[in-house]
Amino acid sequence: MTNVNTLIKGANSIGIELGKEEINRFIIYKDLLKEWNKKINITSITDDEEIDIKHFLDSLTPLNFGLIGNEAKIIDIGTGGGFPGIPMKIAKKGINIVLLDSLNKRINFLNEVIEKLNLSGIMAIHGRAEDLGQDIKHREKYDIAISRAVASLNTLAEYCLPFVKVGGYFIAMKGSDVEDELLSSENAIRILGAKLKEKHYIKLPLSDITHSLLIFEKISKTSTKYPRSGNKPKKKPL
Ligand SMILES: C[S@@+](CC[C@H](N)C(=O)[O-])C[C@H]1O[C@@H](n2cnc3c(N)ncnc32)[C@H](O)[C@@H]1O
Repeated sequence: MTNVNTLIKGANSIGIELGKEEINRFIIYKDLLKEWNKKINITSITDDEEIDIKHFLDSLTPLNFGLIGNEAKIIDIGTGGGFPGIPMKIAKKGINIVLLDSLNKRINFLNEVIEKLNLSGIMAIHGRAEDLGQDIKHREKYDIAISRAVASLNTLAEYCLPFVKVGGYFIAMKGSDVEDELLSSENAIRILGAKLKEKHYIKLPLSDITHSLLIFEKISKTSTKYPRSGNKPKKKPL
């Protein structure tokens, strides 16, 4: 029998109640994650409780700040094994979410998860943020662009902010030590048309790990010069 106490208790402690359907989906997701992880590299975290805390509960923390409406349109940049996008979608069914990753094997995994969990209003796309951010179908079309563990903040801002509508948010899920990164990304955030709205430090439920959530509001359109192509956001951050 799968032990779901950590997940249920942890979610409760961040104000999220998971019902039977949601719990079942998390169980299937975890099984698929462990099975596929034997064939392709998805995550170094394989212990059940660690998956619950460091992947599932961590991914749910952005739901706790009243920023994500019931039908919000969200893009998860560099989603990897689906974090934070899939747990967010499981817990908040009405949101529409695009999962973007540049590694096709991970997209194949995500498509199987979407099918086996019988989720709708979610799509996995194979591509690079620098390319999709210039695509008219995606550019400035999202209420929220979110990302965890993908790049330093100045690079990440150039990956994410072109997707966000004016009035929407870019949410960066970061570690506890963010002050230097924040300072060195002030220029990028301003050039790309945003400003820091909120900074939250979050102690992950049932652990002593602290993470941060940086929330940037898009206040003006991003110049079509950005995102730059050819790996420039990473090699030469703004
Ligand atoms: C360390 S993993 C993090 C995955 C997931 N967000 C998590 O927190 O577990 C970084 C992911 O970002 C993807 N990635 C890196 N650069 C990217 C880019 N420019 N566009 C799209 N995906 C990218 C990689 O393929 C990888 O799956």
